[in-house]
Amino acid sequence: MPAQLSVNLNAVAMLRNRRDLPWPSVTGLGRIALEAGAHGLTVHPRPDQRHIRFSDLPAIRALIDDEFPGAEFNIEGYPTEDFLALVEANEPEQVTLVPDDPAQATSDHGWDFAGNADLLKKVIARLKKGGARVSLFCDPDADLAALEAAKATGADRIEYYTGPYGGTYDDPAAAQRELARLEASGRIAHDLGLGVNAGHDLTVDNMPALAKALPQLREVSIGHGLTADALEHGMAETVRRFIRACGN
Ligand SMILES: CC(=O)[C@@H](O)[C@H](O)COP(=O)(O)O
Ligand SMILES: NCC(=O)COP(=O)(O)O
Repeated sequence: MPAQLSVNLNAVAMLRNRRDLPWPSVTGLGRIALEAGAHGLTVHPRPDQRHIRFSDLPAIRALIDDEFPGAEFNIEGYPTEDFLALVEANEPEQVTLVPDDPAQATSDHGWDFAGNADLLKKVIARLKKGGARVSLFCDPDADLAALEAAKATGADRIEYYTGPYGGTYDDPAAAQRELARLEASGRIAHDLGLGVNAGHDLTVDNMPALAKALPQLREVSIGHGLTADALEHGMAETVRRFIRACGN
């Protein structure tokens, strides 16, 4: 089955935050994305609320519940107590835990699963009690030992960090090397029973080769490249373009 598309609304929120005005509307663009066939919406609220604000989350939850039952809300972030409280208040279908430092400009690496085993096990048990599926941000070259440690935390899925692949847009040989390590790691993750998601710097152009290298891909969450594409094509057409690029 082709990967499902979750539209990350961080970049829309960042544009909105340039003014003390409610546009572009995060929920309005989320509605257009879901109407056009996106499977879900993703947010990565950061502690400084520089793009998604904590107050955006209930409106996104209500949009899905009231107008798109069956769509999924995916909330990403580092599991501080504040983040966990935000998640519990907004009941996402999926939580993606990311090992980000609050000062980080954007996510740039996956978890050290063994080194954070105690934290991850505790947090994942808590989130799963609340009914969420849990995915862990994962380096693209994670090996058997790393993925066994990920599995041992109780996580349902991993999300491959595809930033290094996205960075090879002008270097086809480097892109092939990145795809080869994702392919090798993805096969191991799948054999261990971990669901496979991916995200970071994915585009209409680089998505088809990723989908081929990771046939087990369940979901991609895409924000920056998708929002850039939407400036040119409009959100609805962009969502259709990305859905096709996922192999649909
Ligand atoms: C986990 C991940 O790769 C994305 O959520 C990315 O971190 C988006 O965050 P920013 O929009 O802050 O770059
Ligand atoms: N989980 C990755 C994500 O949501 C989107 O990241 P990006 O497309 O904004 O790089």
